[in-house]
Amino acid sequence: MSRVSISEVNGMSEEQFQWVFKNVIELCQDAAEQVKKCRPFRDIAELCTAFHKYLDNLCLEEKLVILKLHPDLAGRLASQGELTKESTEEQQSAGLDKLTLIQKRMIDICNERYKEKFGFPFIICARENKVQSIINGLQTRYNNTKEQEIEIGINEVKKICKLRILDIIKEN
Ligand SMILES: NC(=O)N[C@H]1NC(=O)NC1=O
Repeated sequence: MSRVSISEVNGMSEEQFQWVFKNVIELCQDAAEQVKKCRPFRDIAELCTAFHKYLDNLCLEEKLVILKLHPDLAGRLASQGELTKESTEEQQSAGLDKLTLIQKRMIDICNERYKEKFGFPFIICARENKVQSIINGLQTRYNNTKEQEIEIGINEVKKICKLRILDIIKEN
């Protein structure tokens, strides 16, 4: 899809807007449904802020739902080629499609241990990381409290969301 300008975003029909932004938060179409009502946007920053505010305004239970919508990094869906297009590209950009057997095993074990403790998957903005920083994150963040990890996880979702929006919109 070629990139669109912010004025084109403002002029989209509701259906177009929902279709274009349906996955800027992984598998959460409700975000686009709510954010479309905040138009017009002056620039990309305002549009990003609207999606970020959507996340901030969710209650704790709803934040947990958002976190749980994310696929594991280098997990089963990735091996089966069943990730969303966005997630596939992000995981590739971090090098998660080229893991050594030892790295894969390490990530699998850490992902399972993390999910067992917190009840949702470990989330990190893959495009801002490489394999080693992801493994480090999996190990250090495991020591956090659930409250800390919900906050960090939602912040990572915001970073992922912003980069996905930048892929859609052209700067003037
Ligand atoms: N688990 C997890 O972090 N998943 C995500 N991270 C990212 O950059 N894209 C995703 O799908």
